Amino acid sequence: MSPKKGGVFGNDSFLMEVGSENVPNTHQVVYKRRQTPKQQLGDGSSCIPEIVQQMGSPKWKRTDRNRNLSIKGRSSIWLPGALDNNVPNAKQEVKKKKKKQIPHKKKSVNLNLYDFAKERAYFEELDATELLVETPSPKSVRCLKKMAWEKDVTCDLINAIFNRWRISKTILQSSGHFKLMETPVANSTCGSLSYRSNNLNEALECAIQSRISRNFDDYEESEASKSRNICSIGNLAKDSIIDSLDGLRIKEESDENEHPSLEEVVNKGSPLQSSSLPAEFHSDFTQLLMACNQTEPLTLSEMFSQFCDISDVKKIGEGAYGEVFKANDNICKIVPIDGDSLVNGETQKRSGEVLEEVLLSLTLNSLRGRDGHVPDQNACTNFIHAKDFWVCQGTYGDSLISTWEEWGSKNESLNDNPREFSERQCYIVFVQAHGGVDLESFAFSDFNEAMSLITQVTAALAVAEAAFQFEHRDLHWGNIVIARNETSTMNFTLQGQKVTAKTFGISVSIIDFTLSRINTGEAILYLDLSKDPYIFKGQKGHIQFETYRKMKEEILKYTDKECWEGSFPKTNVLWLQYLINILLKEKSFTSKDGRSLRVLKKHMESYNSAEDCLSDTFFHDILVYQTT
Ligand SMILES: Nc1ncnc2c1ncn2[C@@H]1O[C@H](COP(=O)(O)OP(=O)(O)OP(=O)(O)O)[C@@H](O)[C@H]1O
Repeated sequence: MSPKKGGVFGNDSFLMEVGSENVPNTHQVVYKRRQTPKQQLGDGSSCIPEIVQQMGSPKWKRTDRNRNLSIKGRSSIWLPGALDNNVPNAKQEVKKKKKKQIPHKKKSVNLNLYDFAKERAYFEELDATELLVETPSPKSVRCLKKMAWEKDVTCDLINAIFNRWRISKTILQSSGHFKLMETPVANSTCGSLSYRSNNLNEALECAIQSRISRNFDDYEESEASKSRNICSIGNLAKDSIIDSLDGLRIKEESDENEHPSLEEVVNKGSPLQSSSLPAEFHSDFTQLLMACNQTEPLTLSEMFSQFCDISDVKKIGEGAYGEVFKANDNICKIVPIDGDSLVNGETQKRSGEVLEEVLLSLTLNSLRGRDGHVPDQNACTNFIHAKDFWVCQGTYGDSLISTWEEWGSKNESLNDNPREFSERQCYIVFVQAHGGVDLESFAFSDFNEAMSLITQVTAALAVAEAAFQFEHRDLHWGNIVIARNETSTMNFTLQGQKVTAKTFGISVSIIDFTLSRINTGEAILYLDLSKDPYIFKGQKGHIQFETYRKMKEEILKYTDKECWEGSFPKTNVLWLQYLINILLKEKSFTSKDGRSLRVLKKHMESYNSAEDCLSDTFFHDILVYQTT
């Protein structure tokens, strides 16, 4: 498909996803999560809970958990026809608001927040964990799905997911913010299809064709179809659907006289029965299943059996959304989805937004290269390697509950006991590389390691900015993980320039892209934080919450309203300044080293992107620019 040009703003052809604003939401909006007595928000009246270090029994505590996201659903923009290497610079398109920039005022901030103790023991415990040498064979036939994302399907898969996603967005847009029917999990039609082919496109094509015919067979006369929603599709939308269907290589059925082709249906004019479209185009859940290359959800223990015996799975961390387990050398973050009950005081994520997180992670994966081939223009390995995704359903099971409780008894979990989940509960499981321990728990051996951390994070953000106008937007110290290794350097490529960075034996990975914004060339995926006023109301003077507020101020310099879809790479700089602040506050350095961090932070005030930051003298001795 030839790339079409398009700006990001003020262009009618952009299609906005129906956000939570437009979709009737039966969930109660919750602005506060359950808090421990010591943990309160907003008025500064209480501080983050202290971490108590006990030798041999490390205490682990997330101090960034008192942020609640009340919004559900990513708000994203599809860039019609785009998949252009020249990713448009959204910022150039934003009308600059003529507003005097307020000079940076030095505030006296009360940073006396935590009583922090370093956690070497955690690392030792991790190192001591026995790993299974071999992954056991799958125990269930349903586990026969993909075994090797990386090997043969990744590119096709991303394109296929994008195409389906795009069709859905087109339908939603053209139907006037009309939410098409979700396929309930229990009634999922996917179960009867089986994707055994190594060639995913082939499997998709087969699935789609059979579903087209089944849709016509099943729905035309059924009572169900009468009660289903009708939507009108405009010309643009029709073209887009047809384009996208071409992308999926859908062919007409041989019995086309009996059943019109999908193109004919789309062309027939409005109103179009949404039920005439294959299920994957109007069910986020089905799309998510297909993105995971599954025909139906697995149980959690079936999923874990891919990696090791369920009894060897250990909980290692938690967030407001996810329970994080270690299975063999993988990390599995289990996030409940699509249910009506509150989990950890939060409404559950929906399949649609999870699908976008999957797309975002896969897009970032592409910076790592494949099969030994490193991308020429922009490459780095500091975004956590997303190895796989699974849709699961059912209860946690005794073994997982027991490791959850064991972890909770040592670490004072802030989360609800997953024992409460019913058989119907669905989850997305993000399978990732084990990136080490989070910055909060990491004890630096010396200042070189701290310099390496800042360098690796800055370089990663710079590379992703250049490749995808990426902004992390939530890079608190729970979202940076660090591992020690034997290597002394790492390579990255920024706009074609190859660079080697000294690592001093640490490898840094960035995780958790819930709030992140990315321009994949196909779409801008972002979360509209204007729908979540609570995030900006965190404790005054708290470094993390101040950073959310600074991001908002930054965006309001350029637009009258909060325009979170725009590209504002300065937000990456704000998180780098946060990073230095948290290091200065929570880790110990000599006064000379502390001064060099403060100088870098000061310089950052004038930098507008992570890429700008990399030019700072701070990095001169740690980066080597390769000459060809
Ligand atoms: N790939 C990984 N490698 C090592 N540790 C990880 C990894 N992923 C998650 N963790 C651990 O689990 C914790 C929670 O993970 P994560 O931040 O992804 O969850 P979340 O529910 O999205 O959190 P949040 O409350 O920030 O939204 C992290 O702070 C980290 O300690």
